[in-house]
Amino acid sequence: MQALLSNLLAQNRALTAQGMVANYIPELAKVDPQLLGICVMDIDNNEYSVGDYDVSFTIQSISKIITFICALMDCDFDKIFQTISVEPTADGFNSIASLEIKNMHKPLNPMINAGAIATIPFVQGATYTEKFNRIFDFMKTMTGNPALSINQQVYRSESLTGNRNRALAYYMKSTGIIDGDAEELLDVYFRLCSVNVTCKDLAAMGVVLANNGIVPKSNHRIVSKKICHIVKAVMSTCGLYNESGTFAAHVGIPAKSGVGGGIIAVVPKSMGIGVFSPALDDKGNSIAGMKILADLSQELDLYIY
Ligand SMILES: NC(=O)CC[C@H](N)C(=O)O
Repeated sequence: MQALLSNLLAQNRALTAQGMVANYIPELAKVDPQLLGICVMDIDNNEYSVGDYDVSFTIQSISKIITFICALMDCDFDKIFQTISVEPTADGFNSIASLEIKNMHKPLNPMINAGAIATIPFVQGATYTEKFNRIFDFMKTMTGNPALSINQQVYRSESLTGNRNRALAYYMKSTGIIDGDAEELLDVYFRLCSVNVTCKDLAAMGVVLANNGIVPKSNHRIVSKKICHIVKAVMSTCGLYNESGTFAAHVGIPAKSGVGGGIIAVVPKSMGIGVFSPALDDKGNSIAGMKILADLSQELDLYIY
């Protein structure tokens, strides 16, 4: 496995020159596009890491999985699904039009910006600070990494320039999808996107989902099987935004990307994978990351369909 991963990184390294790092968040524009890393953890506690697997990057939209899990743990499923659908989208991850034109103002799914912002209020906590702490603490539990921290530069950069996300939140306030203080809610969203993680952290989260909620290292259940099923299904259909269909066809495993360049992928009952390469395609997905996952899926016959 170690040799296979080394080969896949070498074969796909040239792809890091394609695409662009996310530059709509000024601080992300500074990230080195040549970084490339992967980590695989399986449910038998084997771990394989290659390349820049230990380099930190911001989790960005991959945090949407943790927010969704916390909401599903803390609130009736029905209540959540009355406000946020679980349908794929053909629009970009920060689309405003889809909120107005499609689906009666409901965000299409929790894996795009509008849906993630609307999911946060369902997480337990009397204040937004408490809701943030709940999600951040659970991120630490899922990764098994209590030292996770926020990248303050990226957080400030997102908070200063996140006008598209503000537009989404205020639009949803106007239609009653969210209520309360939109700025406080957005602040939770920006902070969650700015958490520093590595490929190892993503693989550790992924293997918990692969193992249907039981941490392989401790044998402790931290998420119900039912919630793991829902989350993996929504990752499969919505995890790469409006490129989820292509990814399902070519890679065939549940995954979630972020504009920091990370992708978490889950092979049910087998392994969690974290891959990182910051150069993105026009949909906001890591080009080399997707290709390495496609090759790995092909090599090991990982397709779930
Ligand atoms: N696709 C992403 O990773 C988007 C997250 C980013 N923080 C944003 O709100 O735009």
